[in-house]
Amino acid sequence: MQNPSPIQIKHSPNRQEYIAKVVVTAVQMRDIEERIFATGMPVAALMEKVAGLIALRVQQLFPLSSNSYRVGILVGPGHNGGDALVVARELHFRGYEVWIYSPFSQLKELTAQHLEYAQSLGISCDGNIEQLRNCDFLIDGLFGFGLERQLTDAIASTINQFNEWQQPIISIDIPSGLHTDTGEVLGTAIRATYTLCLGLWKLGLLQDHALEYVGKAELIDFDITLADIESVLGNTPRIRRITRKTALSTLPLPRPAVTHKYKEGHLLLICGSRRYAGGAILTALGARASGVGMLSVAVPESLKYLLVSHLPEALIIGCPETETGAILELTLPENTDLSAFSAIACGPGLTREATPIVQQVIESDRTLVLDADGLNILAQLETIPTLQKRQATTVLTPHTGEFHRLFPTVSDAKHDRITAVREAAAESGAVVLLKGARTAIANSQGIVWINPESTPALARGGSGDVLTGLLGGLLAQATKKQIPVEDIVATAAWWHSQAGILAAQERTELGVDASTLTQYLMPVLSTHET
Ligand SMILES: NC(=O)C1=CN([C@@H]2O[C@H](COP(=O)(O)OP(=O)(O)OC[C@H]3O[C@@H](n4cnc5c(N)ncnc54)[C@H](OP(=O)(O)O)[C@@H]3O)[C@@H](O)[C@H]2O)[C@@H](O)CC1
Ligand SMILES: Nc1ncnc2c1ncn2[C@@H]1O[C@H](COP(=O)(O)OP(=O)(O)O)[C@@H](O)[C@H]1O
Ligand SMILES: [K+]
Repeated sequence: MQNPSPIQIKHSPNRQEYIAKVVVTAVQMRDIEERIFATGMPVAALMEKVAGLIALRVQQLFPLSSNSYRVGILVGPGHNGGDALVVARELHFRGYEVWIYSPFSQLKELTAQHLEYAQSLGISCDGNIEQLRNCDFLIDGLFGFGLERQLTDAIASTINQFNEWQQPIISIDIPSGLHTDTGEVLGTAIRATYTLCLGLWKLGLLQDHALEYVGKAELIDFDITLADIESVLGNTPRIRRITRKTALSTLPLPRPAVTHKYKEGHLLLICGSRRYAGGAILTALGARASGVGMLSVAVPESLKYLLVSHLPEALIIGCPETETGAILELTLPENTDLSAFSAIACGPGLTREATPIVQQVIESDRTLVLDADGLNILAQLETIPTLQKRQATTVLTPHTGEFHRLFPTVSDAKHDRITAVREAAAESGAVVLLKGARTAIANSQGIVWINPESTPALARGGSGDVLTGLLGGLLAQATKKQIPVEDIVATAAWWHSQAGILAAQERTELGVDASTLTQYLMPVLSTHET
């Protein structure tokens, strides 16, 4: 089915950009809501407005012009149920055949009033789910951001039954059963086809384990004022979605007309071993795609000509190697030390034998990315506290396994990745990028960036190496430009996943091997205005 684009109230581009970035917790949303009500907006009027927008969107997704539709409306006890009932009434008036399923005996007052009115209109209403089996699609208004307790017993088995029937389900605000902040399943949860998130993005929708329940997520902007948002979140939201616009704004474009290669950044990559030669190539290809002015790659001597054959433009530094083919010692060209480089990225394919190298780069005064074995060595060295003393920023880019080894005492990233990445950044003083389906980045001040779009096509050996090179290349180019490191890290995560998305569109999710991924980095920029 071809879906029209989401309905949008006309807003200024600045507001749209701001709203696209903001992420809230349940408590923050509740506080914002209270402020709206305290300043005079009647609760019923807001529900009417919000649910009216939901009803319009539902009509776009399932237009009567192409079909007749039978719709099942799932009504919970709170205002999420109230929203659903307003949608039920509107769809009834527009000509949809509507069936209301309302299994709770105790409803909030406004919700109870809407139910009474819907029944007075002759809309079928029942506590029996069998009526819904033949509906073309369902609207889930069971629970929204007010759900805090586990779902059990009858309501849990009912939700399981809806999931089994496999009709499309549109969830209002959040799939019922998900925790609004952690995205955890509270007993069981609706597996939505679409989630129409109301007003501001809820954090739980951006947590990895929520994704299989959320379906396609859209924001319904209902004109919450910036003053109301800022009164609760302050001037700078502490959790942000990475948007295309912010990502593109940190790229080193346009280049000044008069420049030279060293002015456009000199990146030193330290990577590879005889055992993991490919990781070095992929990291270097990722760096090449960043546009960095000068690329030096330190590898074990035996890999030198392999690297030269893949990257003729890079300066390949062959280093003495251990018996098993890991870098033994960094041998930089004469009269150069690590401070000659704009940034250093170290780790992919090193093996754990390269411990002294990691120690040496930590002691340097350069912006440093540590990934893969760089992180494993860091964990072994137990030197995370020394990162706080570095003169330049350190960026750590672990996947979940590496994260656990590095930060065994921080919160469990499986439970709540956002809290975990924040704690890790505070503990290390580094910018931490926790890889995943929704990669999350935190700095030591507790600000978090979440990459809101990606593709499982990237779940493939080597794609992280590409990210390390790309990130290193961007950091090397940014050193003189006063752009905060964390913004560059966010840009790299965004660019990397957009390349994966573009490649998967052309080649399916099976066609995005890491080498191919590097070839889709530049097309991301040419398909978007820069
Ligand atoms: N923010 C805004 O600006 C706007 C918000 N709007 C809408 O309001 C929604 C939030 O509404 P809400 O606060 O009434 O809570 P909601 O999520 O409907 O449900 C909580 C109810 O469930 C109950 N309950 C909990 N656990 C349970 C369990 N295990 N088993 C059974 N029951 C359980 C709980 O009962 P209690 O825990 O109090 O016993 C409570 O009654 C929001 O998501 C959005 O759709 C819009 O209308 C307007 C603009
Ligand atoms: N399911 C997924 N959806 C989106 N991106 C993913 C998914 N799984 C992995 N990725 C991304 O792929 C990359 C994998 O990196 P990593 O695990 O370090 O791989 P490798 O070490 O093999 O290069 C990360 O950028 C991660 O965010
Ligand atoms: K819901």
